[in-house]
Amino acid sequence: MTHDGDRLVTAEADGDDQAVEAALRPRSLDEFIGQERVREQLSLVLRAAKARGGTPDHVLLSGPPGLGKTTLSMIIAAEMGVPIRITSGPAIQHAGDLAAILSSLAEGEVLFLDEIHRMSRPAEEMLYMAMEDFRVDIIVGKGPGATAIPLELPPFTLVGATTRAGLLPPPLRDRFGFTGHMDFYAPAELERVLHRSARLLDVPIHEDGAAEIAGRSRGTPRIANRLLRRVRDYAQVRADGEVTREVAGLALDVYEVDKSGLDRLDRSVLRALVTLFGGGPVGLSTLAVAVGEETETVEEVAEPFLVRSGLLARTPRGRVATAAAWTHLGLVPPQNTASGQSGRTAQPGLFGDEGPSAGSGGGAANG
Ligand SMILES: Nc1ncnc2c1ncn2[C@@H]1O[C@H](COP(=O)(O)OP(=O)(O)OP(=O)(O)O)[C@@H](O)[C@H]1O
Repeated sequence: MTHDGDRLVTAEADGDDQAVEAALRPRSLDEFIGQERVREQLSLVLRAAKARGGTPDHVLLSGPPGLGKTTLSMIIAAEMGVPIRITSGPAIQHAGDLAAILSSLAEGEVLFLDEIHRMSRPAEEMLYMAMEDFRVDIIVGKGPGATAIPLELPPFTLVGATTRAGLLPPPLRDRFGFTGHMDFYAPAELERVLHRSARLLDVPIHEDGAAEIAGRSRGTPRIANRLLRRVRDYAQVRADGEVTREVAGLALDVYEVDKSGLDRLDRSVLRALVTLFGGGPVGLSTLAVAVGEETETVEEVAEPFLVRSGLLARTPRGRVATAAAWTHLGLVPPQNTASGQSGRTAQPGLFGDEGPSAGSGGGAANG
């Protein structure tokens, strides 16, 4: 079990997000910020389909959580003026579940299938035929007496979303006419997202306030919107309601989200790596014990962002802190520290000074 749900910087949606997210979703391609390439390509696909009076090709959207895949699928339906049905791979365990959904689609409807890589095998095979021929075979009976009754489907557009396009079996991947890869957002794009959200939530925000939040949002609009809501609370209770750089910084310090978007878990992993193991390499399970977390939590929750930020490297010999990690913690990196280099001998005074889950300060090093 990982403990991602209660983190402010998780890219996964939590219960609190869902209601607000519905209000903050852009409704058209023009309103959708960033992802220029995907937006342009998708706009061509949709306009061409409209001009032909047909349904657009099936669309695959790949990329990390919280970047706007669900939002884009809703936009596709809205731009085409058709309804949308939303489901997910894990919700479709039997081919019959999928048959029920497919057979009740209206003509032209968009079917959004989130986490499409987590569908069961039989459902996946049914989907191949549905995507290609707009037809499914309903199997009646069992064993040698079983018969397949073909069922015609109305044309529809499947929008599949996956965090990892590489996990999709090639026959499924090939049936999408268009694949859009979503990337993390640049800080300037997140600032635009924040200004838009602040306007919709009626929160007065300054340019530098938005920049401060954007810098801590890990390139992810969902996180930016969530941090904005926490900053708004702080601004109301401890300031005059306006989100300035100072207010945003103080608020996010309270929530322990630092300037680079690292939270307490991220920092405690880095700190253990650097102060207890001299920068590594150290095995994942040892590192997890040192921070008092499950191995999966360290591997799946903390590490991806640390790796992406260039603070931690996964090497065949174990986890290694990069020079940037030392600097991030206000410590001086040992001479030969780079990604994949061990700094084991450099800071002997640090070993054992600090409890595994201590929340702050490396203690022995300078700033
Ligand atoms: N380009 C964007 N412009 C403005 N807001 C955005 C953009 N992309 C995402 N958002 C906001 O971020 C939130 C999360 O987006 P969305 O639910 O579409 O992400 P997702 O990629 O589908 O995530 P998941 O894979 O976890 O379902 C939404 O509330 C939406 O308002």
